[in-house]
Amino acid sequence: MTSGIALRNQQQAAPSSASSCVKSSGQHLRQSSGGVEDLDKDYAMNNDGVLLPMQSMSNMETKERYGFGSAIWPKDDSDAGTGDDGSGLKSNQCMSLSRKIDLSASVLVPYRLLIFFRIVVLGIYLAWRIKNRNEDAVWLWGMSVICEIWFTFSWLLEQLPKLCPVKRAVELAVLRDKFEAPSPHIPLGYSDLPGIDVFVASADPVKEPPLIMANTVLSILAADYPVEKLACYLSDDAGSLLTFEATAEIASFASVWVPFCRKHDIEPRCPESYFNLKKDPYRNKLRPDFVKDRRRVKTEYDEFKVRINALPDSIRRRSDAYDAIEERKAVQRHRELYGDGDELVERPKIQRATWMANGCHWPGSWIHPFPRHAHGDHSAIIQVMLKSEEKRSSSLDLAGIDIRLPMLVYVAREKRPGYEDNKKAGAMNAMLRASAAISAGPFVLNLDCDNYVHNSGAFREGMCHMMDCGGERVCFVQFPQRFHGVDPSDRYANHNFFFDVNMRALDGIQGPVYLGSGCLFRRMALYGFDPPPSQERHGGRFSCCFRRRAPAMVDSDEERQALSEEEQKILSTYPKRFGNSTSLIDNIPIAEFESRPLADHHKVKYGRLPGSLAVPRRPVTTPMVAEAVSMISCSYEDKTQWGQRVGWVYGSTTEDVVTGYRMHNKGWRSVYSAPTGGRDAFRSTAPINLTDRLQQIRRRATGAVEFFFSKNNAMLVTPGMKALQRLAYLNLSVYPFTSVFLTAYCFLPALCLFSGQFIVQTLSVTFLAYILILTVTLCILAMLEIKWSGIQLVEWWRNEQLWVMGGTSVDLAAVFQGILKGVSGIDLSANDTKKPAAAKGNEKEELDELYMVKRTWLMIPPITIMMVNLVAVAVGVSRTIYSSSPEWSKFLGGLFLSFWVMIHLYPFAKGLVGRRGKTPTVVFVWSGLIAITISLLWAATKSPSGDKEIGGSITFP
Ligand SMILES: O=c1ccn([C@@H]2O[C@H](COP(=O)(O)OP(=O)(O)O[C@H]3O[C@H](CO)[C@@H](O)[C@H](O)[C@H]3O)[C@@H](O)[C@H]2O)c(=O)[nH]1
Ligand SMILES: [Mn+2]
Repeated sequence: MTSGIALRNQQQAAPSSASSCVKSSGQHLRQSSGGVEDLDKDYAMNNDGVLLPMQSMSNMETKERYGFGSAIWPKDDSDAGTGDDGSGLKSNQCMSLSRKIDLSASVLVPYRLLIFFRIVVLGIYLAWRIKNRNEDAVWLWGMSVICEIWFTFSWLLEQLPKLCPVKRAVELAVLRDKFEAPSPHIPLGYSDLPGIDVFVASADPVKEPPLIMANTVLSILAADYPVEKLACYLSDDAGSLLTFEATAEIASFASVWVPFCRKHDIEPRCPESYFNLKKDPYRNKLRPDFVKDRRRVKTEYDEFKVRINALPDSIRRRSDAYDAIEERKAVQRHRELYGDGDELVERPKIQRATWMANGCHWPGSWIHPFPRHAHGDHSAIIQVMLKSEEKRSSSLDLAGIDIRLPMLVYVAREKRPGYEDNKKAGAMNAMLRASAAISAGPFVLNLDCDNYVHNSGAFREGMCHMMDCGGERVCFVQFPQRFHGVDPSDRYANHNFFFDVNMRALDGIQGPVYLGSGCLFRRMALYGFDPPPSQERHGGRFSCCFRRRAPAMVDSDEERQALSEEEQKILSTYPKRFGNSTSLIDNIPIAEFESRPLADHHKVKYGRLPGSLAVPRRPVTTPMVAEAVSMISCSYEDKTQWGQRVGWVYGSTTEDVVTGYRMHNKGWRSVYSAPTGGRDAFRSTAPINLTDRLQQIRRRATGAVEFFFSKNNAMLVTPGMKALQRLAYLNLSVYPFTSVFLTAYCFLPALCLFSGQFIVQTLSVTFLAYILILTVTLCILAMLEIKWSGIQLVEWWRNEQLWVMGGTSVDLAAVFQGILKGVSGIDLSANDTKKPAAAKGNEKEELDELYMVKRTWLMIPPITIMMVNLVAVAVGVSRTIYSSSPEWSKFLGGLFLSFWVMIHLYPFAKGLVGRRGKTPTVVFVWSGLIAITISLLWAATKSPSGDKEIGGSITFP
């Protein structure tokens, strides 16, 4: 296996035009150890003194080891053996690792009552509206009633799942005590916590600058979790040498950064955010050498940044130099064959390749694309950059500090034309398989490349929920997505509303939905297994998997034969589901066992014995990596259920919601982990300008519409899912349709003002009373929501505004796009969200971007709405002034509705104009003036002929 892959690598390293000479030089170089410098000497002997650039660039490059893997195989690999031990129970521990915090009844009871009250009022109101037609303007009446019915329906979908919100707290001390305190089962220095594999997805080093990714990975490596239980996988979908070398740089800087964080309790452990903290870094730092260490680490970090940022350049220069050598060699061969000198008719052409520092061809994609070395067409690469518990020396004084580093693995899955790569979901599944062969953590945490660990204790927090009593039925723990670099007024509602209100509410039913990042999974749930049967229910479809004895006992063949027939049958279906990797399949029962909570309480039905995981990690060997490489090939998933019933689900713009939905549908529950007052677990860069934010909303909305039209429609669920959860998922898939009605409704006030009519015939007391009650109840509900969730009023308001802004633009687009895809299969998929180019910290540039507007046709509907409303107001004003019998009530009604539309869309106008352009006020004044002129002209042509008589009495309140 090993040699097979190494061989393949060498073959691929040789482009056909220069294959023979590359092969020989490649082999030659691989024997010499020192890389660039050796090569330099080498060729100084052959061609006299030609290779000048090499010396100058070598000091910019990493001199670190690359680790080992399919890009470079090292020679040495030995080590053996894990022990197995430990059984018995800790006697007195049955303490909870997490608890629910009761929300105060003085908020919840009125909240629920008010919801029911409003439902009743809405019912009566709609009945009244339908009964009392506006005979003067039936079309206005009809339009508004249809919209109002839909709004009621969507409000119900949104509101009902919020009936039982929940808050949680975790007991980190209890976790430490249960899993790490030395005891007869847990030897000193060992931890009984299960392993976590962290997956970081990155797609493109241009859109997602390596420095951002580097910060994310560093924050993971420095997280507070047992080193031997933590592994970080970085998926590079571009297969680019840039990301690869950046990973090597990360591995080397980690030897300084991680021990520094441990020594001085640094928080956050993402270097860029740490060094940009506004508060005094020296507060609460007790160790006398902190100042010195900090200064030193800061210098090293700055150098690290320079190295990372110089990588594109140094790779290019290095590749050019190597290409020059190749060319020279080719010329020389040419000379040898065809004689010397001037009559050299045709200089042999050399394909420009991309070279690693040690003089090998990069097996991934090349700067100058070449067949089998291009974006979307390259081989699989796995490189273990840091072996588990690797120790590297550093310049700090680290006496008494744990300097071991967690495992770090670079993964680039194979990509070939003709194979669908399934974007992020595909990358995640590749990592899920590769990790099964290497570190095989029973838990998996996934992060986008820009989501860094902001609270080093977050992994432990997640584990508290997983290891708690009842935790065996938790499929994932979703952490909130918080942002850094949000503009101070949070204009585009990046903050908190969805997370702190909707997700907390779902947590009280069956659990929050999965949102793509910052989520700790149970590997078994990702593999598509059912949850272990709860107390009441009996025997899930794969429940035998959970009754299986501890994995150590099934190891021998006799034991395997002793498995029941039913179990044998299920085992035989595994290759069809998971593919032909034996290590993945063999790992399933182990992963299941390792993810169990401790059996230290009679309520824990599927527990494991304390101490059974307090063993060293099995060492990573070459065959393990080789198997992992074979598992990330394009064809591995053929005729398996990956992307269907196993792993992240394919075929959706928002793979995340669907993936979580499948799990909830099987009866798993999930947990939302955002302890109040605690640090945010993860943070990321927010799309800070209007256009990017809207694109993000559009992507979600498109996914939602697809979700609605797919076979995963929430109306088709199985009994595994609870009723309110079902409603919540239905809401998540139908909410974009609201945009159609919302847009219509936004034009209503203008239509009213133009026509001099209103949605009701008369502004009767009854109508006003209904409106008043409905508005007031909505406001009180919002207040109560703010109360129980802890968000701020302004966040609620921004969210309302964004609802209208998104609803009239991107959601609308998404509905059409989704329907188009559903009906005709044409896919106009939105692109990936752009990351702020100013890698964290550059405030000025960030602000520039905040006001940057990319004009797209999506902007047209809201602009039209605003313009039409402005003109309509002016028309309404002049009509009322010029009229002999002005209809004030209808005018005021229209004016009020118009005002409602305008204040919701105001940030949109502001975002369009930008602070650096003219101020929005100026624009508003101008548009106002234009509107008034138009309407005066209109009125001048209209008024002499007299007013139309309009029937019906108007009662003015
Ligand atoms: O072919 C691809 C495309 C994307 N990604 C990664 O996927 C992540 C998310 O992509 P991004 O373009 O940043 O999308 P966002 O709109 O920011 O993502 C939101 O929406 C996605 C789709 O629902 C979720 O998966 C994300 O977690 C969520 O943050 C990033 O780390 C990418 O590097 C890949 O690895 N391979
Ligand atoms: Mn993102």
